[in-house]
Amino acid sequence: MQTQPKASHFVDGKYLEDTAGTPIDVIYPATGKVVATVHSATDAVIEAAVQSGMRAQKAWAAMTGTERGRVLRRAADIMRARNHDLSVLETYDTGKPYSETSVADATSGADALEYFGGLAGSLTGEHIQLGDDFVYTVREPLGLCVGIGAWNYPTQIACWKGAPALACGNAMIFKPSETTPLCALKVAEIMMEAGAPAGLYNVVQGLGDVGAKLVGEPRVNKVSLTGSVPTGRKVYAAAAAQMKHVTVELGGKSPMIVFEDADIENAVSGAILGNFYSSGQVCSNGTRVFVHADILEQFLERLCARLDTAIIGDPMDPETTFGPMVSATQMEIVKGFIAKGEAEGARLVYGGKQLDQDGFYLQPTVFADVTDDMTIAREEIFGPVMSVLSFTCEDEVLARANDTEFGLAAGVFTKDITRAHRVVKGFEAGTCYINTYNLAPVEAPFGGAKASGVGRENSKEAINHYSEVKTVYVAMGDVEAPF
Ligand SMILES: NC(=O)c1ccc[n+]([C@@H]2O[C@H](COP(=O)([O-])OP(=O)(O)OC[C@H]3O[C@@H](n4cnc5c(N)ncnc54)[C@H](O)[C@@H]3O)[C@@H](O)[C@H]2O)c1
Repeated sequence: MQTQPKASHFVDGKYLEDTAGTPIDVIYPATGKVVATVHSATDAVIEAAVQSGMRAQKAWAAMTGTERGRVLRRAADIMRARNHDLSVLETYDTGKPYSETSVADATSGADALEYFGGLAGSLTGEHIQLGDDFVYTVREPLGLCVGIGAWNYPTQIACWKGAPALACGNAMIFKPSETTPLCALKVAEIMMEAGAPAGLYNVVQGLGDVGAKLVGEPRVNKVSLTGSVPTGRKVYAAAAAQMKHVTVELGGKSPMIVFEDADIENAVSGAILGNFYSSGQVCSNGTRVFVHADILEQFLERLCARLDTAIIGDPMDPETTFGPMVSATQMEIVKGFIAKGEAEGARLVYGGKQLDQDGFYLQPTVFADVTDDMTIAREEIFGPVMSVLSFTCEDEVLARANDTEFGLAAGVFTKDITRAHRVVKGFEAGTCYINTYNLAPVEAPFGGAKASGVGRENSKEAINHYSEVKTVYVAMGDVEAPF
C-alpha cells in the first residue's frame, strides 16, 4: 500500500504542501520503520485553511439540513466501501491489529457520519407561546470549528468531531496527532468526494504549536480536543481567553468493580476489553480493577489463562489480536510505570516485558495486590497494564473508585440489579457500564466528568456543543414603556 500521502495537508478541496514546515516522520509501530513523512503546517497553510473554511461554511450553512445530511450519509457509504484500505492505513498509522481497525475505526467513523447525517434535517428550534406573544428559537451553527486529535483512534476522532460539526452547518479544520497523521487526510478526501464544498473539512498537520495556533486563531469559534489532561487544561484556558466554545475529551484512570456474585467469565472479558484492546491505549479503560476478595484468585487465574490465548504479532495478520504500542516513546513511558509498580511492591502476575523483536511490543501486563496509593493506581498509563485491587465492602469500594481526579468511565459487574444501579448512581464518571465495558456507540453520549473533560461527543448531546440557540421574542401588541 502507498502510505506516503500526496501532500501533507488537505485544504480547500485539494492536497497542499509546504516543505518549509518541520518534517514529521510517520513510523510503523510494528517495525519501527518510517513509512511516510509529512510537514508541520506553516502560517501560510493555516491561513489558507482558515480562509477556505470560512468561505465554505457560509455556503454550507445556507443549505438545508437535509441537503447537508445527504453529503454526510454519502461520505459514510464511501467510507464503508473503502473499509479495507482505510483499516490497513490505520494499522500503519497506529500499529493496532487489522482485526481491530477493520471493525472499530473507519466503521465507527462511518457510523458517526451516518448518524449525524440523519439528524441534520431535524435540527429545529422550538416555539414558546406567551399569551398572544411568542418566542421562537433557531439553532445556528457556531462557524469555523477546530478539531484536534489524539493518536489512538485517528479516523474515528476525525469523524466524531467532523460529523456533528458539519451536520450543524459548521466548517472544520482538523489537526491529527503528529504521531498518526495519515488517516484524517483520507477522511477529508471522502468528504469532498461526497459533495462537501471545498474548504469545508480541512486537515492540517503539526505538533502542539500548530494546535495552539489554531486554538488562538480569533476567527475560530469552537475547539474540540481529544488528548491528555495537561493539554486539555492549556486548550481550555486558551479558548476561554477568547470566550470560545470548547469540548475537551481527556484521559482517565477508570474503575471497574467486580462483585463476588459476578459472572467471572464476563467480568474477565470486560477487564480484557477495558485494558488490552488497542494495546491498552484507550482513554476510557478500566485500569483499576477492584475484585471482591472472595473471588480474587479465581479471577486472576481465569484472566491469566485467557491472556495466554492472545495472539501477539504482525498487526496486518487478521489472526493477530494484540499489536505493538504506538511509538517507542509511549512504550518507554509504559515500561517506566511497570518498573514503578514492581518497585512499589505490586505483585506482577502476568507479562511485564518488552518482546525481543522489532517494533514497540509490550506484553499484556497484570499487577495484583495493588494499593490505592501506588503510582500505577493513580496515574494514567495509557498502555497494556492492569492493576487489580481487592475489596470486601460496597461502600468502601465505591469511595475508593471515586478517589481520583479523573472521571471518564466506570464499570460494575454483578448479578444483583439493584446493587448495579446503586453503584452506578454513586460513580463520579461520565460514562458508566453495567456488566460490560468500553462500548461507545454513536447513539450514546460519550465524555468525562471531573478532570476527564468538558462536553460530550456522539448522540444528540453533541449537537448542543456544535450549535447555539438564538431566541426571538415576537410581540403581537403595542409596546408598553414606563414613560
Ligand atoms: N476522552 C477521550 O475521548 C479520549 C480519547 C482518546 C485519547 N484520549 C486521551 O489522549 C491522551 C493520549 O493522546 P496524546 O498523547 O496524543 O495526547 P496529547 O495531549 O499529547 O496530544 C493531543 C493532541 O493535542 C495536540 N496538542 C499538544 N499541545 C497542544 C496545545 N498546547 N494546544 C493545542 N493542541 C495541542 C497534539 O499535537 C495532539 O494532536 C491520553 O491521555 C488519553 O486518555 C482521550
